[in-house]
Amino acid sequence: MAIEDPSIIMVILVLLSIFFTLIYFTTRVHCTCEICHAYITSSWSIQFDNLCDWYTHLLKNSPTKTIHIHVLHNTITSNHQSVEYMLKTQFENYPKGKPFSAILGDFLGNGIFNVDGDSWRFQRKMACLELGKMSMRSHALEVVKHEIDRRLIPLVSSFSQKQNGVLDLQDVFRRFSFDVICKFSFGYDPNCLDKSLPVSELAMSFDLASKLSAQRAMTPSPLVWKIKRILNIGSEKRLKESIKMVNTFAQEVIRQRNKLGSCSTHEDLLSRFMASTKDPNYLRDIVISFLLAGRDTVASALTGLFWLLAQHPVVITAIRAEALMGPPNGKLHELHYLQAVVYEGMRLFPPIQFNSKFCQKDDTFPDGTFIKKGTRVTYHPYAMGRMETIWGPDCLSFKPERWLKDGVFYQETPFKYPVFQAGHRMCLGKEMALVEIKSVVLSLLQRFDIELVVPILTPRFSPGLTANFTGGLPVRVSERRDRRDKT
Ligand code: HEM
Repeated sequence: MAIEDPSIIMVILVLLSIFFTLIYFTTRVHCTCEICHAYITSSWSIQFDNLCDWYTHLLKNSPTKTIHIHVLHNTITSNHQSVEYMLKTQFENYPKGKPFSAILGDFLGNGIFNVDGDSWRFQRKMACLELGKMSMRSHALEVVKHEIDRRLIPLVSSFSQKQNGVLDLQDVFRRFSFDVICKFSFGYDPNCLDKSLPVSELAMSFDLASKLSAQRAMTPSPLVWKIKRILNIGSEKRLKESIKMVNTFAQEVIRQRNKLGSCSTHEDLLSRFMASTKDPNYLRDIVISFLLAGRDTVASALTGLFWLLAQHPVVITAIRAEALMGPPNGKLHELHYLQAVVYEGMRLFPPIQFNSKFCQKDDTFPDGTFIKKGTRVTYHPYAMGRMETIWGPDCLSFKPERWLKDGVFYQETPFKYPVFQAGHRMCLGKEMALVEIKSVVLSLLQRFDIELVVPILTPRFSPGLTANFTGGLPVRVSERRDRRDKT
């Protein structure tokens, strides 16, 4: 039901704003400590470009590498022992919790990303089983290869031929990863990376639904968005509409597949899950969770990495040299330097900069921090990638060599590098993501020289579930001379 009369809406809004102002001032702004004051007044922004940079500064200076922001009821840690404690040792005490699932519930339903307990365990088991299959891996590889050869390379090439052609690489990577994850999850091709750079209604609705869901977390109290949802006004009205669009699309794909029945020879995730259930809601939820998990993360990793590569031509030369001397195409896992570059890129620019859980019972972290029941507890991969205590005095430098021992890739414990999370709920798409990222990096660097249009000294991030460069990553591309000579 929607309230249409503008005067009634106005009265309700005025009453609500008085109510929430009272709640805000009585429950939150009572802390006058230096950190809370800086947070409330945003005075941190005088010295730091991004909130995550300020948190990094605070965490670096904390003897325990854990801090508590009183006004947010949020304990934030960059202590790897505490990260291991919450993600593995005491996993059951730190679920995603009701506040998180309420925020994303309308969009993600009961998909794997948004549930705890038995429902999560069941979906995880099923997804692990399917994703572990050889046929699924080769299907993923095929989808990625097709998207690179048929769309990414032709698109970038067409820009290299334009005089002063400026390409926003972040936008290109978002289109690329949306096509890939849709084909992989649904078997549907939105063709976002076509040379005409089309506007996809599905991609737009999906983006809007993720953005508006994330914005719920920023309201002073969950009551604000919950009441707006009941009244069906403002951002909640738009959220409802965008979710409806995504749902209509998902339901149509599921309906079509059901019609095909057992004759279907599709390799995508949806078809795999349909073998075990026909429940359209369950199928919709799990597939939407995968879309969210696998879309922006990959694009974000690529954007951060290409920004770093633009400042480190020596690393580009080394990637090209390894590919030239290394095994023939298709054996990505044997390119150890490339793997090190990708890990190093995400150390400095993790796509998910922080991730929160909610404490169930009073507890104490290994670093001595007391965690009260109901506290939001956040581990912070962005800050962790910048900790001298973990990576040494050169922690701010982009040095892929730190991941190599005698030329062979060596992986740090995931609790020091929780970019894909760690412990029992570690990312299920890690291998697929690595294949995607490495394939794109190699294909682009082998064919093109890429330079930033304007030097970005320190990236600024836009608010959202994943890290996004504000203003994108505008570049100029040119086809490499030695490649042109060969063709
Ligand atoms: C660079 C790319 C990626 C990064 C950095 C990344 C990172 C993460 C992180 C931090 C989580 C934990 C989120 C949470 O519990 O709140 C996660 C979970 C997950 N990821 Fe990824 N991810 C990436 C790509 C992918 C891709 C391509 C897929 C799908 C093919 C995927 C599927 C999933 C799923 C299904 C989960 C939920 C696991 C669970 O709750 O048990 N991810 N990922």
